[in-house]
Amino acid sequence: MASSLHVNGDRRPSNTRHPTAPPTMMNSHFAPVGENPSREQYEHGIQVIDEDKEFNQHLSTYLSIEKIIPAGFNYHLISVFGSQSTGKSTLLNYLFGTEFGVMSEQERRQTTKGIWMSKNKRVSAVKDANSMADNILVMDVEGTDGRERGEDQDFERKSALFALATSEVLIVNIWEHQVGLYQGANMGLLKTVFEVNLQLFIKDSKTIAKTLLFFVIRDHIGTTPMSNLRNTLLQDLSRIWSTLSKPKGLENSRIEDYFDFAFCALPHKILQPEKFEEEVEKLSHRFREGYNDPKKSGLLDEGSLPVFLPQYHRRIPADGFPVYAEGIWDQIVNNKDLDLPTQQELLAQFRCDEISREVLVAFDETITPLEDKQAEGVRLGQPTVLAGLGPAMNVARSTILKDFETNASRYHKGVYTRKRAELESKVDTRLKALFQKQLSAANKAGVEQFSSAVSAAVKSGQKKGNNYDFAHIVDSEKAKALAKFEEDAQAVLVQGASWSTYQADLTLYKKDLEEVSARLRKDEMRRLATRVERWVRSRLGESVGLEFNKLGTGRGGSGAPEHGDRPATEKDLWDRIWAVFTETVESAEGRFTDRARSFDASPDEVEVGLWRLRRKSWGVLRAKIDEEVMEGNILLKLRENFEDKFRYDESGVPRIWRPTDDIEGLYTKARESTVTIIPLLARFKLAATSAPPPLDAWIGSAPASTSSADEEDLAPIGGVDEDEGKSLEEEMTVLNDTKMQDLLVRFKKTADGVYVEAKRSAIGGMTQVPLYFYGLLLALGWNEIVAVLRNPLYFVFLILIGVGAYVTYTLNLWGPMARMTNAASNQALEIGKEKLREFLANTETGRQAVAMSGRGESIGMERLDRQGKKKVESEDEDEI
Ligand SMILES: Nc1nc2c(ncn2[C@@H]2O[C@H](COP(=O)(O)OP(=O)(O)OP(=O)(O)O)[C@@H](O)[C@H]2O)c(=O)[nH]1
Repeated sequence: MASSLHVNGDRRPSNTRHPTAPPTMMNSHFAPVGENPSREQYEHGIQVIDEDKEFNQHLSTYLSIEKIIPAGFNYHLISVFGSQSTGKSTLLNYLFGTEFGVMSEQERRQTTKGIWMSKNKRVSAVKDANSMADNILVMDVEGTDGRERGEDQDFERKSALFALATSEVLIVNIWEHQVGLYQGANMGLLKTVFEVNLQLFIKDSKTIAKTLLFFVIRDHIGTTPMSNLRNTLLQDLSRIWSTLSKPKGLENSRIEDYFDFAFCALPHKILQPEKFEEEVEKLSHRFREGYNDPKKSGLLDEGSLPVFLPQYHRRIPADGFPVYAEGIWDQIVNNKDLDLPTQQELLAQFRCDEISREVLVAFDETITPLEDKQAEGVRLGQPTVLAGLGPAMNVARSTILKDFETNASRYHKGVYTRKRAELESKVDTRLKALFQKQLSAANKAGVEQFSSAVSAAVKSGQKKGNNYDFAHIVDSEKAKALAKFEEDAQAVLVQGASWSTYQADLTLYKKDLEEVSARLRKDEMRRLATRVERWVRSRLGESVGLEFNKLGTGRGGSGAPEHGDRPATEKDLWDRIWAVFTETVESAEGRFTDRARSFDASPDEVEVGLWRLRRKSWGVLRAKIDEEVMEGNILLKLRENFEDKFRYDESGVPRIWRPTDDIEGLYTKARESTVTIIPLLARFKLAATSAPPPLDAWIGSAPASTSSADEEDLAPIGGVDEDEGKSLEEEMTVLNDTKMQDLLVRFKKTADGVYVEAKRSAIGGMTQVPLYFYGLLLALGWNEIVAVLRNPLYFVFLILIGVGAYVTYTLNLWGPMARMTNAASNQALEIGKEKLREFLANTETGRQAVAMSGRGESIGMERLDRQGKKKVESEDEDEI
């Protein structure tokens, strides 16, 4: 194995910049890393710091390739120190299977330049919890006392500081014969190490870790026992420690406070190669496995003690190591005071930010599409309730925080806590926006759903004959809406987020539902009002119509009987209409109030509803009155009224006019009586007061809670809205003067017609055949009657005609016979005409005659047509 690690100087590749080149061949520059850096490129490890003190930016690439980055704290770092060409690289190659460049035996010149790093390549034999093999990093530090650097100890000091700040174990490689010497035993270097360590402690005496100084004594011949060597070294170390000028506060500190010591001796590699390999193998095992079984341990020192104790660990997470190392080196190389806690804090900030960005990528992948969807919904004015939002938010939040914690919690606690809070707040701001938008979408959707569900239920109730309980519908739909909202809200609750509560939103939702309920209730009130108005209209239509119809009987006038049920008088027509109106509306009010209360309408709403009902009802009444007093209608009523008075006597028996009757007197009386109705009809007033009814007072003033929308569809009423409406006087005027005059004239004409008819019928009675005329007819025709009766032939003929007529009558054949006769006569007439045409066609005069007869025929036809039309018209009139 040893021979394979030795690189023959002659066979070494020439000077190259490739990172895999052996250190001897490397110049001060770093080798570029290819597009896809591979393990092979780093077979000799990586030159972390070159001889020109430049830090290698590819350290993190190397650690990634070696899979150290995700190891967290589960890695170890060992550095080796010692004089130049004392077999340090050889030792590391044996111990860890690394391939650091080794000087050939023939040359004695520096091979390791700067600081190299490589991962342990020897696989642990025992894979158990104590196995350290996988993640051991070793640093091969440029040898001290090299002739190449001469008196310049700057690099030596800087590399010592760097190794001390990063490594848990410092292997001090010395030859046995160097023990006891000052320079050869690296006592100068150790003094440097102690000094820089003290420097670090001044800054932070609490958190700085202890370091294990592992002395490996090479070429141990065995004449001097190991214990002597150890004691000598310890004495030397104590002496160096005592000579150090310690900073204030640390004057009494002991070397053991900062360092642990381990010692190990290896036989001569050239003289005792087998023994050397045997011992070095044991030492390797001790490093790789963390400890050695004391029984099996054949090492020359207390080889069973573990090498990597937790207190040695620098507590730099592996993923932050490259940044930390670079920061440390930057400080060292620029001769700044190395303040490890500050460096750790800076590292923590840097890494925490980086980790935040990394974990946010996965978070964004889940959350951004959801945010986009929501934004799209809002943009289109249709915010949508996103399905699966709650679980997505919960998973995204817990994942990001967990990932952050896993990676970042290893860093400086204070920084980590602060950065975690920052990340949490960043994440929560976005989640909260999602949460809020989801709730407001749920609110909107819920309110719409509630509104349409109530409307649908009301509609279906209306279809079933208005058989529904509005309050019940609203209550049950509201309960459903609230349950749905709570369910939606519960589904988006984010575990562990203090802002994730929906009580305020629920309250807002309840308020919104209340508002919608109030609006729906208002609509329902309107519908109720419309229904009640319709009811009022139909009731008023009937009862007011009846009252007006009573006018037509006319027996309430001058000819009214004094006994029995006194018929409605014309004088108190308006009183009765007012009474019927108020009664109807009051009963409608009762219905309205009962129903409105049933769906929780407030007293104010009921009051407004009733006020609207009264106003609208008046409009209905007014329209009905206008309809009744329309020209045709009222004229008919007046005519009926007049005819009633004129054609019937006081007992209600129809009059049969005789020429002797005082038709004129009765006509005048009846007409005058009816004419007095016209001014009565012209104005709505009560008989008792002769004044219009107290409409204003009855309607009452608008309640305080009346909105402009409530008044929108109301026709202005006189006295109530003076600006727009008619005055009360105008409102009560049913017929204006012109109309009255016109009606009077028309009525008189109608009455005149009735009078003329009556007069004609009285005269018509005189045109009847008097009885004596029949006596005269018998006396004058006596002889002919006797002649017929005496002559048997005539008598038999008479009997036959009588029998024939009887049979025809009993068989109901008179009609067909009449039609037959008619048809036969028509036929005969046609034939006659034809014959006449034929006859006349033969002569000139005849043709003229034909032409004339044709005209005559068409004239006759026209006449016939006219008669036919007249007949149809008269039939239509009968139907109406
Ligand atoms: N006598 C003796 N020689 C050794 C031993 N180990 C290595 N060597 C030889 O010492 C020489 C230097 O070995 P390196 O391993 O290159 O020494 P180094 O300390 O790494 O040298 P630099 O890196 O230049 O400081 C080589 O020729 C080795 O063969 C040993 O245990 N005993």
